[in-house]
Amino acid sequence: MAAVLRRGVKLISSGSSQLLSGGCKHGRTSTLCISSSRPSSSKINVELDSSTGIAVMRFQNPLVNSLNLDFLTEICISLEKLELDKSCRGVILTSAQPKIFSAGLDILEMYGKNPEHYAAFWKSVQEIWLKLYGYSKITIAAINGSSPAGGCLIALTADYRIMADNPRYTIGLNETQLGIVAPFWFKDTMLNTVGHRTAELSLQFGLMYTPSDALKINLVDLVVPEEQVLSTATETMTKFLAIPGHAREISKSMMRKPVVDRLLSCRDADIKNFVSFISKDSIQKSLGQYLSMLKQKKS
Ligand SMILES: CCCCC/C=C/C(=O)SCCNC(=O)CCNC(=O)[C@H](O)C(C)(C)COP(=O)(O)OP(=O)(O)OC[C@H]1O[C@@H](n2cnc3c(N)ncnc32)[C@H](O)[C@@H]1OP(=O)(O)O
Repeated sequence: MAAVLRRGVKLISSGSSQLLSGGCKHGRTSTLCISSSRPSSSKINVELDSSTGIAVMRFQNPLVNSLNLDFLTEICISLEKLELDKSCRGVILTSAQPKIFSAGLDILEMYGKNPEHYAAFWKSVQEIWLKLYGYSKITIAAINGSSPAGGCLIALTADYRIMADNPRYTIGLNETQLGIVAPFWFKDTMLNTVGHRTAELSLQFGLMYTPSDALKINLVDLVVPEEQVLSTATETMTKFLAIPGHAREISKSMMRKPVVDRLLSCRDADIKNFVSFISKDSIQKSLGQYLSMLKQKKS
């Protein structure tokens, strides 16, 4: 299979550490040709346009981009590569799955498993948050579908959020609806975005917001027609890129470092806390009921 991308665009596969480049001619157009030996199982697709420095990372973990351990690891590796790549200046996070940005943490990773598994899973959730919230480069979430809980968290880590104007899509930290509790760093990320009172109500009720309501509380920065989400994200990225990089980066770090440091200072305790909480019979029962409810919804 050969993938043909426009000039200057690199296709990066996280699966086997391949960074493919090199040009070839198709008629009069010069394009980048990739004879792909990429693993077809890759759960993300990254295109880096070296002429603009903008990378687009598309989540493609069927059906609903639920964040399981493998997927989280793959996202983390790709983000690390892009952070080290000098030709990359900013990353747009979006979904290749229809109607869903991300369904949040994969509930099956938190249900019916052993403590070692829960610990490894939670470490990877911490890892992605630390990577994204402390990311030196610009990140923009192009939210082209629903984004509950962990999906909302991923979007919240971005420097800017643009959501598709579709009232069927919702976003929010709905953990309490599942009978579980968003940890303090989820809470802090929400708090730093929407403010104390809104975060308090939002977390207690586990509220999910339509795009227009999310805009009202500043959970997202912009709502645009669905087909314009990616182009608007690219335009917005260009505005960010016009700011002197070091000044923007230090400002971002100044706002976020205290929150990042707070988790860094107690990672192991946070993992222990998660494992003990999620292993409780009552919590397992709540998750089991929620999973059954998701299945029943279909029939
Ligand atoms: C104690 C510490 C706290 C930890 C913090 C937790 C954070 C989290 O992220 S918890 C996860 C919260 N996520 C949700 O509540 C989302 C639940 N899902 C939905 O609301 C919907 O599925 C949807 C809006 C994301 C998509 O709706 P729809 O397009 O109608 O698709 P289906 O509901 O039919 O789902 C398809 C398929 O996927 C399964 N599924 C959905 N979400 C998850 C998930 N988060 N984890 C695992 N599996 C999920 C769903 O059960 C269906 O499965 P099948 O029936 O086997 O096809």
